[in-house]
Order: sequence, then structure tokens, then C-alpha cells
Amino acid sequence: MLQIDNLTLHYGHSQILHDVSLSARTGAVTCLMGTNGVGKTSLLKAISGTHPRSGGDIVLDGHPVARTVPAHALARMGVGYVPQGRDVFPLMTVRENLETGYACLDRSERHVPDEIFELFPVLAEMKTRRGGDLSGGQQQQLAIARALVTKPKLLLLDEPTEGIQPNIIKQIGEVISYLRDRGDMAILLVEQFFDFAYELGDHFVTLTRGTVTHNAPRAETSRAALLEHVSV
Ligand SMILES: Nc1ncnc2c1ncn2[C@@H]1O[C@H](COP(=O)(O)OP(=O)(O)OP(=O)(O)O)[C@@H](O)[C@H]1O
Repeated sequence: MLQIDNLTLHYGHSQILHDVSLSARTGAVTCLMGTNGVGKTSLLKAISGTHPRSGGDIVLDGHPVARTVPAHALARMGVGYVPQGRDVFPLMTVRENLETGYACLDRSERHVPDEIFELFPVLAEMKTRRGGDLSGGQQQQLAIARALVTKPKLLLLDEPTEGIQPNIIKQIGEVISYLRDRGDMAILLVEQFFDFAYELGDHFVTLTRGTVTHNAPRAETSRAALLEHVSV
């Protein structure tokens, strides 16, 4: 579903990503791991169109993506992005937050599927509450649900367990497994909670100072080797 070749990215004059190549296939969880500041979020920004790459190629579902394609167009092409920190709209209700995903859909498709409330029952209970009144874990669930409303073919998740209580981390893990097993989307998961990522991942990519240092399927990724790559 996603193929990236030799991607580079800069902020001003400082180069953050160096010739990054990886792929994420449909029906699999690809984990992108590494310590703070190695460029994981920057890579997701480049894929989602929220920061332009400087060079390299991105191919989505067989279609080359030009460097200048804006985020809203990528969202329409099937890229669902759950950013670090969630970016829930605090003054909008849960339902209104979900409805912001409609912008990516044709008019006839604009509804919130029941499945989303089955995956996240708390959102059904809190439909009329404001986003800002939800706990951090509930906001994370809302951010994932909002991305699902857009019917993504590629789901980008940036540290969904960050600052979240263990019972909600477990639920989020179950949702990610379910979505993977449904088999209609590729999932690229940035995660620093090692055990969570190691349990879920089908393929592992590590970054060190903006360079890929490991890129292999689960069968060729020992826990010890992966830990070594993501340790400071
Ligand atoms: N808008 C920006 N302008 C300039 N530098 C930035 C900007 N955003 C990030 N950086 C720098 O780019 C580098 C990579 O940041 P990035 O957020 O992609 O890393 P990360 O691996 O996601 O880290 P973390 O786990 O802390 O989120 C860091 O050195 C960061 O300070």
C-alpha cells in the first residue's frame, strides 16, 4: 500500500531524514521505532502531507505522490493520520469531531459507521460531550475514530499509548489488531512503548538520527536486536 524510497526531509537548513526507505503493506502493522528526536513524527508528517519532503519518492496504492500534494488531498487518497497529541477539537462535541472526517468523503458516504461506536463504546456514551472534557485516553480513542471515519487505506498512528492509562492502552491494542485482521488497510505505527509495539508488529523499522537502521519482518526481528536498535 505504501512504498517510500530514499526520502529526505529538512526543517530550514537542518536535515532530519536521510534516504529513508520502507514499505507498509495492507493487512499488516508496520512499527516505526526509535528514541526521541530521530525523526519518526517528521516521517509521518511527510507521508500525510503536513510537512513537505525534500526528496525521494512516495507511492500510495501504486500511485506516485508528488511532493506538493497537500494534506487534505492525501486524506482523500486514503491516508488517515492520528497525530501525536491527538489534536481533538476541544470545543466541538464528540460527534462534531467525528464529522470533521466527512470532508474526505463523498456526500453519499457521510455518516459515522456503527462499527466505530462498537470499537469505542465510550464515544457512543459521550457523543454530545465536548472533546476537551474527555480524558486523555478517551481523546486518543476519539482521534483514532475520527481517522477511521475517513475510511483510510493507510492509517498513521503517532504514539497512541503516550500518557494513556493501561486499560485504554489494552483497548487500543485490540482495535489495532482488529483493523489489521480486517485486512483492508495498512497500519504504520510509531511507538516508543516497546512491549506494545513488539506484540502488535508484523514488520519493524527503526530510525537512528534520521537513518533506517533496521527494516525486517517479525520472523527476522529478535526482541533483543530490536531493543538494541531503539535504546539510547
Ligand atoms: N517544526 C520543526 N522545526 C525545526 N525542527 C524540528 C521541527 N519539528 C521537529 N524538529 C526537529 O526534528 C528532529 C526530529 O523530530 P521528530 O519530532 O520527527 O522526532 P521523533 O522521532 O518523532 O521524536 P519524539 O519521539 O520526541 O516525538 C528533532 O531534532 C526535532 O527537534
